[in-house]
Amino acid sequence: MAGNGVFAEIIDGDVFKYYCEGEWKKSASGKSVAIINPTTRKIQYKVQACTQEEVNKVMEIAKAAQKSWAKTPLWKRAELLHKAAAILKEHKAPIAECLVKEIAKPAKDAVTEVVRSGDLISYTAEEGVRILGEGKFLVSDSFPGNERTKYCLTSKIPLGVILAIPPFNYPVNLAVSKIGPALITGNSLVLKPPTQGAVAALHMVHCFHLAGFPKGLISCITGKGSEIGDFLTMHPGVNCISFTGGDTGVAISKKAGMVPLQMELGGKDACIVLEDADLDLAAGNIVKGGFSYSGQRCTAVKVVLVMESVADTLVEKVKAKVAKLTVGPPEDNCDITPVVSESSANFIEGLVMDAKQKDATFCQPYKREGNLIWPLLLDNVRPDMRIAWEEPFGPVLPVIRINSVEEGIHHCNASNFGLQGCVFTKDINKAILISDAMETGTVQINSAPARGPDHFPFQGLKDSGIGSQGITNSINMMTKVKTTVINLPTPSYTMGKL
Ligand SMILES: NC(=O)C1=CN([C@@H]2O[C@H](COP(=O)(O)OP(=O)(O)OC[C@H]3O[C@@H](n4cnc5c(N)ncnc54)[C@H](OP(=O)(O)O)[C@@H]3O)[C@@H](O)[C@H]2O)C=CC1
Ligand SMILES: O=C(O)[C@H](O)COP(=O)(O)O
Repeated sequence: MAGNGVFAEIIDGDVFKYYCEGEWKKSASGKSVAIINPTTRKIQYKVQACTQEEVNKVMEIAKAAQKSWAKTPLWKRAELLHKAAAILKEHKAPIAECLVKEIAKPAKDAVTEVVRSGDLISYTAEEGVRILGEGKFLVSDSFPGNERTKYCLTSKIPLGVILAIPPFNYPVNLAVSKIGPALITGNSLVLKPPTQGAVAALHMVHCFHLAGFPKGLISCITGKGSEIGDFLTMHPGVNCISFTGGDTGVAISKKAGMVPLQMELGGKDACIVLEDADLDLAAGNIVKGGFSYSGQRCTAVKVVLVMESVADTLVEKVKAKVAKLTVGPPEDNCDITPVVSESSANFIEGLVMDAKQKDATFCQPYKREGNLIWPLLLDNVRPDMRIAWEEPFGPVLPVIRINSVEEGIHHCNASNFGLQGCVFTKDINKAILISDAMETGTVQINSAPARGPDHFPFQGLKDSGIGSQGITNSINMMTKVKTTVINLPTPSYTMGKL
């Protein structure tokens, strides 16, 4: 159970504590933030509403802790990360339970998220040792006008304090995808978890605590993003921001100071289906891609663009698979579970009503109970409907019928988003041409969009983000190149074998 056993010290009464200076603390605010269970719509947990003074303190401590952490041998940093990964996996059950209660993630997927997170941390430790164990050596005589009098040594150095802000849909995995790279590279880390998902994140942080990381190196500040977010992101103590979420990221990018930003934001991932596609394969991927975790994935298939000649067949196949999706509570491992909040359900409903008014074809009747929305496929969607462009982040999938590949690419590229996309065809040459034409960070050929495996580069174009994630890219992003140049009084050339 949450807050029990080894996790008993992270809770005080019915309010979970925040983490600072290697200790679990109550906020001086005396206030808490309630976390509503999306299924019961009742208060499930409470977390501390941290104050600005507490943010200041955490930043000050993080700065000091980073200095000695950067002097800790790389192999020791890696060893601690491996330890944290093992502890996290050992305690997957209580952490997964929090994910079920806080964000209505189906029980099995919740366990998968924790295990995947442990694997991500271990891989990061190994990758970090390799990447940071190497530097470059340059000599000056390759540039015109220079003799071989300068030896340049380059290495990767930490940035300082990394601020990590993950979203509700992967509060553990998208937190460790920032924490792991930050720590292996010698940075300290301040985490602001999403409010829905904060308790799972606090349990995860306790696993790092149990692993024995130095005091102050990792901190976790809780509170509503709308209240403490600006203070955190604009704090002068922050040296890098790694954010995953929605439009909030665009606002942060405008406000943040001169620090490196890693932004993974929303998407409207298109699935283009050509006449020669394996329609069973496409239908399976459309349902998995569009409806897993009730469509609350940035990489969910969010619009299907299918050639008119195969549209009827494809829609029938997708409909048949949608009919088999189970709908209900996350505890029962249902495919479709309540969406994260009432406001999210209302937003999704708004998109559905707009499509209804404009005569989209409803392949199933629209049904909603509380935050639970039954899976809905909307056929014959046209570009004048909101659902053609907006991200529902829910179990509603629009189908737009197209008459040419160009029409599909045009729709995809007219979006303000550019996260991922996918194309189904048996013609690899066509697939490559389409992939090159799509303005997205990734294109999947004959499979649904996905972030994983976690070491693959993951990035969005346009409003979908800045920079690139994935283990290797995050490690590189959280470092800066440092060079030392040795100047010789006279040119020196190696002769090889004399
Ligand atoms: N490209 C990608 O990798 C991913 C993108 N997303 C996108 O995220 C969205 C859904 O996630 P959601 O959690 O609702 O996204 P939000 O942008 O609402 O929130 C993300 C995080 O930002 C925090 N936050 C809110 N306001 C501020 C602020 N002013 N300053 C700093 N932090 C703030 C939130 O805290 P709090 O919860 O307390 O408000 C949360 O931790 C979708 O658009 C989805 O596409 C989601 C996952 C992955
Ligand atoms: O937030 C998201 O949706 C994730 O970054 C996507 O991850 P996944 O493709 O592995 O589900």
